[in-house]
Amino acid sequence: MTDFERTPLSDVILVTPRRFGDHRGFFSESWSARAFAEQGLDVTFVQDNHSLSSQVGTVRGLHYQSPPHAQAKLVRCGRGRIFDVAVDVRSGSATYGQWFGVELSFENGKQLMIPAGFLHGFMTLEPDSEIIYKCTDFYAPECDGAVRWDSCGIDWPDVGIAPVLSEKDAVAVPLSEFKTPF
Ligand SMILES: Cc1cn([C@H]2C[C@H](O)[C@@H](COP(=O)(O)OP(=O)(O)O[C@H]3O[C@H](C)C(=O)[C@H](O)[C@H]3O)O2)c(=O)[nH]c1=O
Repeated sequence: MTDFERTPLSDVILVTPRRFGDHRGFFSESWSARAFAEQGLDVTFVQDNHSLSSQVGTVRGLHYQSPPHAQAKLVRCGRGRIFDVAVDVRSGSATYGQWFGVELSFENGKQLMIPAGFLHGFMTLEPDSEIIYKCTDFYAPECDGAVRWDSCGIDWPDVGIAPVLSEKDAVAVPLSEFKTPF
């Protein structure tokens, strides 16, 4: 029913729920605790987020929440297309500072499972792209943090314009100066 594909970053998993198509369109179980448990993935989500980015080339990230409110996330694209990225910032990890990116879109129905201890961000590849994602802890602004989107060696797609950034993201610390809380 749901395909789970490991990535070069341990615990970052590409999840693709099966779509049942018919003359009306399709049906898909977009989240199933049973499917995750069958993979040995014990995860409890407590908050769903939904954001719309109107312009192509919008970059949101690279974000994290520090302990005690670190969040694992399951990200999907409900409309449009994004390039979604996770960066490993777990102390002592053999892949510290390494990133994994993948195109998530309404069309491909793929989702990215990102554990706590990773930075998360994305770039929109189409206007009016929406992401919907599940989090394992509630929003804790006092634990909210950001690392510069262009400081991790990520091969962002070239969408032909300068990125659209929030004020917070425009002044985020580079990875080289980041002191990981994980
Ligand atoms: C994240 C969050 C934000 N907010 C409020 C705080 C601000 O007034 C407003 C916009 O927040 P922000 O600019 O941080 O939104 P994004 O830039 O989309 O941030 C998110 O983008 C990257 C991709 C992520 O993975 C994180 O979930 C999150 O950091 O929503 C809330 O009320 N609850 C929340 O959980």
